[in-house]
Amino acid sequence: MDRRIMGVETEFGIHYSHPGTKPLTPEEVARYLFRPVVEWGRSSNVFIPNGSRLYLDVGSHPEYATAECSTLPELIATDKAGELIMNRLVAQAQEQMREDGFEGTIYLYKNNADSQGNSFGSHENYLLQRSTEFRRLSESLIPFLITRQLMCGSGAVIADSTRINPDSHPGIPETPHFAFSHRADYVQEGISSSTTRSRPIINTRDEPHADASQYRRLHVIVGDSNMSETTQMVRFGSTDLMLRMIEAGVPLKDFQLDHPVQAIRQVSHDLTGTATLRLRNGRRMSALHLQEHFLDHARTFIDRHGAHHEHVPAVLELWERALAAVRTQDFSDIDTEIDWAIKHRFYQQYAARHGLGWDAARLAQLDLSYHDIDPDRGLFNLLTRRGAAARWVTDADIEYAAENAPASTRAALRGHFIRTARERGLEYTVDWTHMKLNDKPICTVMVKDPFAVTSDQMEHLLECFPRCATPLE
Ligand SMILES: Nc1ncnc2c1ncn2[C@@H]1O[C@H](COP(=O)(O)OP(=O)(O)OP(=O)(O)O)[C@@H](O)[C@H]1O
Ligand SMILES: [Mg+2]
Repeated sequence: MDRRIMGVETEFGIHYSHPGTKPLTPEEVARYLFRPVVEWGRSSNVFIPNGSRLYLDVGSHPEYATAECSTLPELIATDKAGELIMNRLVAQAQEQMREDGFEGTIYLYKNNADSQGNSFGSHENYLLQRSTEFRRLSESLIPFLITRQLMCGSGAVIADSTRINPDSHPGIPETPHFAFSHRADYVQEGISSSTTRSRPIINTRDEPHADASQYRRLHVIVGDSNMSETTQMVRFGSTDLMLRMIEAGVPLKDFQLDHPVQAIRQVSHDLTGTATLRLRNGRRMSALHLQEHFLDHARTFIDRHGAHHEHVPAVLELWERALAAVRTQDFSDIDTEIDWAIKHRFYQQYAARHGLGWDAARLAQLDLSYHDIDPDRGLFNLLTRRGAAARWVTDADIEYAAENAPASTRAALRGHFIRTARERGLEYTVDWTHMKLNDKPICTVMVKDPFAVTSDQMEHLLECFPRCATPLE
């Protein structure tokens, strides 16, 4: 597969700060947030004109699932567009709340856990050929997913590691420290069909959102929510490269780990990358060693088969630089590009200036603020403005992606359908594979090929319908 369909789902943490003013529960705040969505789409689960999905599940974590993308710039711009869309919703909700006498402030965090210890996710979706044996693929991929935090962890201040049981997870320092990953401590299994109850690394639920005889959708639910565009580039780019190698039959199965859950925590809490992990074949290897192996394989593979897209050299280069930084313990070469290193640099400078240790409440606060998606208030956004965090797409790309679906996938059809139906005042229903006008259910258009960018059936359906007098607002 030369191009791969990819999508990322982000669940946002929500907080309402209301010192001295009337309180609201998180559910009530989420309802305010989604009020314009419900007014627009008559549901809190809608597909929007950029082909993506906005969703408020039971509970209070608003979710944005990007449209299907097939290039890294599309995916990263469409994911970042989710932050823009959420920020617009926050602005509208704040206005409405003020009118209703609620004077507090809404915070939305693109992170992975709240102060009560609930974890929420950043789920990646990758299209696979059904012919690739899924079990073999997952087993080969898991050691990579466990150790890729070295280049794509979002970093975490661990003020109190005593809640992580040292007996079942040896090697985790008891003193306050900085870790690679926020999500790692919440992972409970290697592979499973559950996303929440047992929180695996790969979710096996078989919902391809495509022709099931040809395709499968891989659902990776172990990732940290990244703020940095360059970190996202290396995260999605390197995972896609691993998948290509596994699909091509490169033997990577020998690296299976004895205890995946123990290993992911051990890796997260060891910034040197050198603590050794026990493999199923009895050998021991460090996270750094494993990643260096994977990178070597990827380089050889690309030398032999050629780069399948123009950004492969950038992916390999940042992957290599991140591993070199961990190996030398000199993070200065990646500290504007990799989330954990951007954080680490800033927190260390801050801590030195104020004489703080990793257990300081102020550092925990900064660690939350890093993920605050507000463009003016959020720490990551502030660091970006100062040039301390690198960009990989532009503001214009992100604004464009907030309104327009990726042009290279069937999301373009969905976007066009939604826009046209609304302009013509026609009631419609869509999901990842279907589009229908509610008055004409028998003519439901099904697009099982996620790469399809034209559909005569859809054009025909839209043409058949006369315009209504009033467009849907
Ligand atoms: N065939 C496909 N291959 C890979 N990714 C896909 C495919 N079809 C859709 N996607 C992507 O998968 C994601 C699906 O998001 P959605 O939140 O609906 O996930 P889900 O896991 O099916 O459902 P839920 O979150 O309700 O459990 C989107 O980001 C979308 O772009
Ligand atoms: Mg989802």
